[in-house]
Amino acid sequence: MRLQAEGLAIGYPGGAVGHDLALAVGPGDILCLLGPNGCGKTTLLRTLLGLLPPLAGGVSLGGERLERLSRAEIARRAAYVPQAHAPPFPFTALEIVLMGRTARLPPFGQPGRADRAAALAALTRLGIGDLAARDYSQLSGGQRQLVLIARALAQEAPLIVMDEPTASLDFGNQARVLAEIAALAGAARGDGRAVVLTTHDPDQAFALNAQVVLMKAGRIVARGAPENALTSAALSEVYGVPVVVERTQSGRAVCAPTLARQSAPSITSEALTIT
Ligand SMILES: Nc1ncnc2c1ncn2[C@@H]1O[C@H](COP(=O)(O)OP(=O)(O)OP(=O)(O)O)[C@@H](O)[C@H]1O
Repeated sequence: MRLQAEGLAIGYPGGAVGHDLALAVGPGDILCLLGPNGCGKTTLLRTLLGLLPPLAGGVSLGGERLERLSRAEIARRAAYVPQAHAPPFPFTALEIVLMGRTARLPPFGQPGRADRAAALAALTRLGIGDLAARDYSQLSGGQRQLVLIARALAQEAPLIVMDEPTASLDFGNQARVLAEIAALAGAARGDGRAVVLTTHDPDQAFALNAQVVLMKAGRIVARGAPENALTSAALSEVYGVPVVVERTQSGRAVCAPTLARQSAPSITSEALTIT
């Protein structure tokens, strides 16, 4: 499923958040969106999914303009993993995952045995099958995040859009979810799903060998392979702190801010002397 956006301006009735945005992903591609807090990543994802209307330009999904597609048709083509939140009603984790099957049912259809099996399989695949009967609103932030990822897996859509999918996950679950993303894209076979994700960790773009779109203040400032887009200069400029990009012995790239020591105390000892 190909997702394409051109000349996109994004934002809210109160004002624009981003301009001149263009991107494209297809089967087997992983696109990693990076940029500082508030630069417009979530707003862009929501616009790409038709949850927010573009202020200019357009988005096409599978060759058709988004505004021509019904919500159900968009849901058959694209699954969304939003940042984890607690809903007002006490659904079980399994019920939340079953919601991912809704777009696949006929109008007014109820999920059947196959849908429950698919939902349970998605929970099990993420190592949280034991949470199926638990109240979603009482789960931890990381557990909720995994349930939302399971919902997207159960949806079986060819495009998966994930907003900070690893943000509240522990070290092991971060690695597990990244491996899942790589498997979904099936990069080696080239016949996988298309994945778009946001992250605050540039190392993940290297680990996934993803295409990168680096944003600052609503504009794209670098794009391409991580080696080209995520240079020390680009990361330092965008995040406003000195960043070094180094290779470990195994060849893995690691991006780290340099924690410069404060050069001089701002209050001298004389100033503190009581006279
Ligand atoms: N519903 C809204 N109405 C008006 N402005 C909004 C709304 N949601 C977000 N914004 C503003 O749009 C800008 C971009 O926000 P957005 O959530 O897209 O950033 P982000 O890059 O995803 O940030 P973060 O990394 O902190 O999640 C911010 O200035 C934010 O205050």
